[in-house]
Amino acid sequence: MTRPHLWIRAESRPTEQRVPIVPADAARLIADGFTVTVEESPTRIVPVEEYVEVGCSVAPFGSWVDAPEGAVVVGIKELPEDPSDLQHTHVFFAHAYKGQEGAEEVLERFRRGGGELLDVEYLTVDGKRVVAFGFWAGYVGAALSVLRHRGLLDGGVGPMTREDLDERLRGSTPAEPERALVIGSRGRSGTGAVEALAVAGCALTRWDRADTLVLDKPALLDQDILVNCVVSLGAGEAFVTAEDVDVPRRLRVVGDVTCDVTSEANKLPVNTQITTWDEPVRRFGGDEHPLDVIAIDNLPSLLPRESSETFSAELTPLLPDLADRSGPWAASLEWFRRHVHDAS
Ligand SMILES: NC(=O)c1ccc[n+]([C@@H]2O[C@H](COP(=O)([O-])OP(=O)(O)OC[C@H]3O[C@@H](n4cnc5c(N)ncnc54)[C@H](O)[C@@H]3O)[C@@H](O)[C@H]2O)c1
Repeated sequence: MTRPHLWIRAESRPTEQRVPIVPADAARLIADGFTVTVEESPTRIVPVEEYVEVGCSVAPFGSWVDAPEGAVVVGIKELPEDPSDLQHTHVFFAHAYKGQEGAEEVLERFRRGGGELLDVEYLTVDGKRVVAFGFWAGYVGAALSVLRHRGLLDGGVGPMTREDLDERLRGSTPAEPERALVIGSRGRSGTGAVEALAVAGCALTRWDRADTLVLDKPALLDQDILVNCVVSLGAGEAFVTAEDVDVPRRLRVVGDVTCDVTSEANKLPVNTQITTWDEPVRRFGGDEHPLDVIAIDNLPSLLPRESSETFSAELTPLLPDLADRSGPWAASLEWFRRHVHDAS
């Protein structure tokens, strides 16, 4: 059976420590007949030596541009701006099909070079995404919300380990547990949020779609912490609006994992901007009755090891189908064809 040459490229963002395939999974792929090359990277959470130990070849940073024909270049976030023409097959999150900023230029680079994009976001089975970072987004989003509520998050944040995070959560549980509500609790990020809040010892309420058809706003405002994990189509009442800031309420911290901040689907219209690693919290209302919102849109990068392991565990079993572009690869390829060829 044909096994493509997989080329794990270094990420170009200096803050990105994640990797799409971890050494344990690279070992399985090699045993299954794949050739795996890994680029050197100054930021990756996993040292290159761990890849060498399992039989991967090492290549210099950014050398995917000269990877052999037929090699499949695998990454997570955006490609660097050079080269202008893309000749290889690339697997990563390109964010190129919804008219995002820079999307047309990315597609044009593939058109010019004759390359192929197999966007991870569009790897689906029966219409459902099969590789995603949601769990750890929810986990770290909920954890930061708890730390903020406990007065333990004043400055910026950066990549951390789950062990350290859990230690901070477990070591700060108050005598009377905070009330925490997760909306979208059945989803990937909702599941992660529920787990983090359990580690933190919070008194937990879970709502999913059926529970918000008629929104119980007083119950929502009577929580200490709200973590929003929905995939929203915009229908139904918003969860927290600007008007709610002035209403007497127990709610103090909102963790917006969904981060639909500039979209019409935003269920938390009280806030319309993302927050950042440097300034994770935006405060609404006065200091007497504050409402703190955390809306970081790259949460999984804050837990790079766990995010990489989960991503790799989901991606690796799909790779045998890559050679003939079957299964979820066919679905992703169809998106590419529609946007690159049919549109040109
Ligand atoms: N901030 C980040 O870094 C980050 C990272 C990954 C994902 N996300 C975002 O998080 C969101 C959730 O992603 P996911 O992978 O968990 O999605 P998912 O599809 O696994 O789960 C979404 C859940 O929301 C529920 N839901 C939808 N509308 C609802 C409503 N009105 N009320 C209550 N529940 C509702 C669904 O039933 C489902 O259980 C997405 O918008 C995604 O883009 C953000």
